[in-house]
Amino acid sequence: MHPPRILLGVNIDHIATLRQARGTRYPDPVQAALLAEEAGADGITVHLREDRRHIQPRDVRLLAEVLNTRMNLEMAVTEEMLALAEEVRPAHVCLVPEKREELTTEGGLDIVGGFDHIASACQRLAAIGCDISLFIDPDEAQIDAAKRAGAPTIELHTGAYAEAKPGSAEANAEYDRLSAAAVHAVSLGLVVNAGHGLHYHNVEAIAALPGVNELNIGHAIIARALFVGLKEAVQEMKRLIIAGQEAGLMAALDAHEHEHDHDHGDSHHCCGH
Ligand SMILES: CC(=O)[C@@H](O)[C@H](O)COP(=O)(O)O
Ligand SMILES: NCC(=O)COP(=O)(O)O
Repeated sequence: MHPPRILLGVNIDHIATLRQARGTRYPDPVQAALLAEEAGADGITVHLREDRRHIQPRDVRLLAEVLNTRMNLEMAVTEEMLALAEEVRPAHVCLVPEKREELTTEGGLDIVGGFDHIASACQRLAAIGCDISLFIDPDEAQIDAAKRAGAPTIELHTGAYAEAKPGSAEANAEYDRLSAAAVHAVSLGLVVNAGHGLHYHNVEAIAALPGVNELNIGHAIIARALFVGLKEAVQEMKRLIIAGQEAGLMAALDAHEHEHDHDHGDSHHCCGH
């Protein structure tokens, strides 16, 4: 049976970055969210940062009212943010680490180190009916801790892979880490999302990872939208995700058949020529 299509969550933070650059009312991320939904986005992701550099509380409140799909609110594990989530009740909350001085999110949440704090935040969010995910590095100990903390979903931080030189040993090692992490998380019954730094040239490989449920992508889509429009930018990304998922499924099938032939002593695939 074909697994469900990988979902695309469109992150609209950087529509708000442009608005905040001049303190204008435009471009409105809420308008962008509705356009992205029309283009086929399966959800809308926003990161309400403590320093309010892009998304504002007003955006979060309005999105909660007008979205036709669902909001994925990325937020730090702070009392202020938990109180806002309790007020707005987003469909999905992704807990992320946050530093004021960072250009963008630098690493995953340290669930092992901050276990009690994070587990209690998960309980508060579950109590208001939020679907919760934890944004983490592809690390087995962090995945195990996410499971123990009661989060049904993790989002694997793809930043290290995205930043490595394509085709380099480092990129290959990061890809293997992501792949092993996805397999491990699925074996624990966790839903596996992924994101950060994904763009039109690296997304297919990530969509080919085993068991991925959703990819959250922002910066590259908004950047591409400047040239081709938001609708086309979202649709192009969706097409690449589907192509990547199909390629991953074909590769898994080939590997399975190869293993099967090997088990039955039929080695014509590898030795017949
Ligand atoms: C948590 C994460 O990886 C990103 O979605 C995050 O939102 C990036 O933050 P900026 O959008 O501020 O770069
Ligand atoms: N969680 C990742 C996300 O929402 C988008 O990150 P990026 O594509 O803007 O790097």
